[in-house]
Amino acid sequence: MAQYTTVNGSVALITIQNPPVNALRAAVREGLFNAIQKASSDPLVRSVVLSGQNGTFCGGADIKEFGNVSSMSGPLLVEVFALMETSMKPVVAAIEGFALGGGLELALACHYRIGHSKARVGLPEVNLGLFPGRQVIAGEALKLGLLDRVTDHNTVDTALAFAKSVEGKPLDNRRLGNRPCPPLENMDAFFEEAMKRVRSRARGASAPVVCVQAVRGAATLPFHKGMELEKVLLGTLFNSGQAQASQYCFFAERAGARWSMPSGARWDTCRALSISTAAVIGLGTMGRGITVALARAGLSVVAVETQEHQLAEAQRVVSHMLKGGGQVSYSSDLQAAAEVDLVVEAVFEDMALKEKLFKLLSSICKPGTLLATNTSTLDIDRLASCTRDPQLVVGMHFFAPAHMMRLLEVVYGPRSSPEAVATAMQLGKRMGKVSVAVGNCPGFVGNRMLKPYLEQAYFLLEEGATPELVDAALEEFGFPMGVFRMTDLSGLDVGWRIRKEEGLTGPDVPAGQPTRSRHGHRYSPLGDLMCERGRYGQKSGRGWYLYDKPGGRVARSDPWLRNFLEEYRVRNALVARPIHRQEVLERCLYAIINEGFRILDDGIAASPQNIDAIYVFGYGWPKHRGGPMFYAGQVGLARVLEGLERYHLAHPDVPHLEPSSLLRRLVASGSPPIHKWNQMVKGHRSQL
Ligand SMILES: CC(C)(COP(=O)(O)OP(=O)(O)OC[C@H]1O[C@@H](n2cnc3c(N)ncnc32)[C@H](O)[C@@H]1OP(=O)(O)O)[C@@H](O)C(=O)NCCC(=O)NCCSC(=O)/C=C/CCCCCCCCCCCCC(=O)O
Repeated sequence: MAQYTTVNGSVALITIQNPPVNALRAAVREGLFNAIQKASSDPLVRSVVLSGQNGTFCGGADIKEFGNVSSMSGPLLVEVFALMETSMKPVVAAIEGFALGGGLELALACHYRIGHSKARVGLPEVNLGLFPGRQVIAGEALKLGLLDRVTDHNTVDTALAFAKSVEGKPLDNRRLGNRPCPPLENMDAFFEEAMKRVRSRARGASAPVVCVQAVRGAATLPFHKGMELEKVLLGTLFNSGQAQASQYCFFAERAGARWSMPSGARWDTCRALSISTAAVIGLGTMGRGITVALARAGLSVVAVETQEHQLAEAQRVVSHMLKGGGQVSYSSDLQAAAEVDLVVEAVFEDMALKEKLFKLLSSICKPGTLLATNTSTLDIDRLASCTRDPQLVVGMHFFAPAHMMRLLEVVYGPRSSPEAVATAMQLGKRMGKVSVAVGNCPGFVGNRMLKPYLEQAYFLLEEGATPELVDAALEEFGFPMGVFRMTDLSGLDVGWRIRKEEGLTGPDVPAGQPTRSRHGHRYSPLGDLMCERGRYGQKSGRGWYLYDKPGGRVARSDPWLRNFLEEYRVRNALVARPIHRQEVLERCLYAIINEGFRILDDGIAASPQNIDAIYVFGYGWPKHRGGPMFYAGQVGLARVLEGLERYHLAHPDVPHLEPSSLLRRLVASGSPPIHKWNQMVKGHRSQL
């Protein structure tokens, strides 16, 4: 756990050994404590170097231990830090790879810090619902005073030589606790301003706000008082559900990599195909972003667009985004895809068009090319059936902007081969995405759950709410944007096209169909009516809100919309009633959660963690709320069930509010913790 050797006669070299990231679990803390004591008491030792095994200094406290703080054993981290800081022999940290969180604190407890030029240091615990903040690379850390020296050579050797050179030198001014915090003019005003900014960006997350309080304490109080305050604040955060939610997200983000398919194929038994060249077909917003993402991942990409003016514009935009990096060529001819290893289709969301394209690609591309579609809702299997090799067809559902959004839904159809899935998953990793493998059904996981969410938002408008009221409730909950601001941004016409494709609106709706009902279920035509009036959202300068111009970003309330809603209600004999924030939250969020349970039961998602990763990394669900399924557990499954039952009773024509059978079974079996939910899922995964 902490290897101890003596080097150059007088230097004790302590190496942390806890792969993969040298996290500071109990045995490591104990090992470090004992090693420092040993170095202190050995008369031959005059200095100490602290390093980490395998080119990695330390990834911080062991997050797995946070789940059960009461049973934590071994010395506390602060006890290890104090022992190092008060050592009478100089302790030098040799930082390679990263020193993060408690790992950086460990380095700060040393008297000197030498970092490799590529090392990253930082305190990212805010992402785990604890304070403090961002990571910096060695050069910046040197400027900030976090490191004393940066090297391009062997860091441990440099630190060993350095330790030798400082043996016997006074240490008092090297101890962090002795170093004064430089006073700031207008300290109070500075912290008040900082707090204001952090609060407005935190969207309900406590950690960033508490972090400012702790830094204020550190800057204004004597060292030991600052430490006491930090301990109290840390305790508050630890006991808040937010820290648990954020830590859960840390592991959910990584859980997708261990994917499995209903056939039993798994991440650790399937080999990915080798991919070095790709074609992206269709260079609208999505296609351009996908081209950038693939090129940045090191693939040689040919970007294909049959419309010449669109191709020229895409070339300009993509080159600008790549800033000269990346290997991209452009073509208006589909034949350019003949020799590539992978094709990602990103044309319009139109089944007939995609089917035609897949047929063509299947005849053009060399045998063995993986054909991926970026469809957000359409049937992967139908596309696969147009091709020569249906086993080589998968969905790669990117999220806009595709080069920035972390999420990638990898969709397998009943005929997709495990190798095809492994290849798409590995590509996701190369692009730095959080990739989640999911089954094939309309909307897959993310958009299937979005449907009942949007539906509830529209119904709430019919019943008396305004877009402002609904959005305020959701933004207060922590979403970066409420549902109406979000649809204005993504474009109301996207959903309109899908509803037309589904025969819910447009010429395919049979004559005499009631306005607010489809197949015997409640339906809101509000989104269709908006589109029929050219209100597509930001792109047309008006949607649920008003913008100063087409493409404008600043949303203003629109008096036209208020009149439109009033007239709509009168026309449909609806009486507006006051709607409370709580009802908005419960109906919108419980509808998402309920669909999540159905998706689990259908085997479309392999675990609640996968669903939560999709919502946090693709749909803006606040990380400090842990994702919809985790949130359901925090609210209490019985309470979610009771809420759904109540709303379904009030709206019996809304099937999405009818509690899912899995939720009922879980409540009936005593609401087990989230990691046990899979045991209650139906035996096998169904496929469309
Ligand atoms: C950059 C990384 C380190 C590495 O990235 P990469 O190489 O891509 O690898 P990954 O896939 O991410 O990770 C590999 C596997 O390692 C696991 N992992 C990573 N980091 C940790 C960790 N810190 N602990 C445990 N496990 C870790 C990861 O899950 C992967 O395994 P698997 O695939 O999931 O199986 C990158 O991993 C990274 O960024 N890691 C996180 C870095 C980080 O955030 N560090 C900070 C940790 S928090 C910390 O250090 C806090 C310190 C101070 C507080 C200490 C508090 C102690 C408890 C006191 C309790 C007081 C409560 C009082 C209550 C009361 O009073 O009532």
